[in-house]
Amino acid sequence: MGHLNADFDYDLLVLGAGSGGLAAAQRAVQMGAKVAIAERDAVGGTCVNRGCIPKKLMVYAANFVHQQQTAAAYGWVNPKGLLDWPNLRQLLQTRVEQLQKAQAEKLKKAGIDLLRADATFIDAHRVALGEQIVSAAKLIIAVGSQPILPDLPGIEQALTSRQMFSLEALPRRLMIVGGGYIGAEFGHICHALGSEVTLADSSEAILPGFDFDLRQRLQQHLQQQGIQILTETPLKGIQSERGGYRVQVSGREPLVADAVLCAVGRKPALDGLDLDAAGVETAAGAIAVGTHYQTSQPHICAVGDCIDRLPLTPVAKAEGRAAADWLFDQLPHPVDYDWVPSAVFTYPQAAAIGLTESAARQQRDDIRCSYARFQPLHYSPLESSFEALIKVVVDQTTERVVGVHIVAPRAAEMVQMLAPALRQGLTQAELSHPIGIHPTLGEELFNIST
Ligand SMILES: Cc1cc2nc3c(=O)[nH]c(=O)nc-3n(C[C@H](O)[C@H](O)[C@H](O)COP(=O)(O)OP(=O)(O)OC[C@H]3O[C@@H](n4cnc5c(N)ncnc54)[C@H](O)[C@@H]3O)c2cc1C
Ligand SMILES: NC(=O)c1ccc[n+]([C@@H]2O[C@H](COP(=O)([O-])OP(=O)(O)OC[C@H]3O[C@@H](n4cnc5c(N)ncnc54)[C@H](O)[C@@H]3O)[C@@H](O)[C@H]2O)c1
Repeated sequence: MGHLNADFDYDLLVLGAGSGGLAAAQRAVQMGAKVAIAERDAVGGTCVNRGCIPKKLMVYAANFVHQQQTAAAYGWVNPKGLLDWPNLRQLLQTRVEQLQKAQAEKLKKAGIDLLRADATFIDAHRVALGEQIVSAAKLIIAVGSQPILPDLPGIEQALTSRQMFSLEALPRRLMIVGGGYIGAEFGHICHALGSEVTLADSSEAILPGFDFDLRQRLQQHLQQQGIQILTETPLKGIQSERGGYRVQVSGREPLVADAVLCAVGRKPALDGLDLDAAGVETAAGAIAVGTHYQTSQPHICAVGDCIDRLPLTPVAKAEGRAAADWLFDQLPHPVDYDWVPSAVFTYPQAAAIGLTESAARQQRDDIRCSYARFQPLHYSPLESSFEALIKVVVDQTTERVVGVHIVAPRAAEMVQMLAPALRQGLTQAELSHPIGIHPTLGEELFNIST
């Protein structure tokens, strides 16, 4: 492997072997750099070990329950089975270990040194990794984020998403504080698998930041399924009592639960890094970066959750590659944040791309919204109604579609396939041109009229 700068141990030292760090290291190696990556925990970071992957496996497990419920309407007799929780937990662990191994092998094959230790800056080119001191010409900080635990009495008794993958047993009564991505997804998972779930959010509806129609539609679905949702209900404190907890929230009687999950957001994991020693500046608790992810030290970049722009795995990967391109080739590849699709893996899913109606109205006066509200064929045999929602936000001056918001099964797949066309300036008329596949959910996108 080439070595560009002999004054240092490495051309590039990456801090954190998560989504952003791994992508950055691989890209730098492709450009001939000698690269090491420091990791204090498991290779793969949050996504592989305690985020997207084990969470999605749990979502798959939970979704069987909804299929069983529908199966009865299709004539299946006794479709209901029992979940073996330890079996599911074992599946998560096995799959995660396989992925960790695969990632470590990939690093080895690429000639990237994996240094297993907690990293602390000594100065702008040197990092202490336990007993070892490693120097590098350039660095990329990709240390990710950690859950926010508000400063409230008894908060230390709350679980965070990290523990949700290895619970001894599913709690009978689960209280979730925070109805963002994590609260909504674990609410769906645990309710489907058998817990009584109460979800309290300080906002006026779950999923702040998403379009209001999407938020309301998904909230109604979750409530219909039996999840109790309390809005405008911030947490005040947690008290333990007789093997369970009394959860104090604003304006209501305390709630009783066997476990409390705190999911009120995440913050950059910067403790112990000693950024001051490297002269790397922060702003509002995150590492401050410029267009090319360069920090206040031009040879040090930062990417992913620790810069707190858009904390999603594909974004961290794209930022990691862009930072490596910039550091080694001065290639400007900043991420286009305007068209990043995102999804909440509940049942049904909620997914969105582009502007919400309210964000679009803040930018422009003439905004039009078109809607499709429909019962997917799959649910037609059910007695209870099931309404999916597609909302398209259009700039009337240009007729361009500026946002799409969907609550439906497989909404995530539908939304992300729109990204290339939306980036090219798709108009609403063009969206209704294609002939769809019948009968599918996706064809509804092409049937929306103005
Ligand atoms: C429960 C949950 C579910 C999620 N689901 C999704 C999803 O479905 N889709 C999606 O796109 N995103 C999802 N996310 C978000 C996604 O996981 C993150 O945005 C992504 O992992 C960020 O990547 P990163 O490289 O910035 O950080 P991370 O993946 O967190 O990696 C940072 C790494 O740095 C290491 N580290 C930290 N400090 C140090 C140090 N001082 N020395 C050495 N190593 C250090 C950490 O151990 C970690 O391995 C989810 C997150 C959570 C918590
Ligand atoms: N499917 C996915 O892509 C996915 C899944 C999980 C996590 N993530 C990423 O992880 C990040 C963190 O997720 P998260 O769910 O922790 O944060 P979030 O920002 O999505 O949601 C936090 C929620 O907590 C509420 N809240 C804040 N303080 C509160 C209080 N004191 N009492 C009650 N409610 C309170 C907020 O109103 C909000 O609804 C997300 O922003 C997302 O980028 C993505």
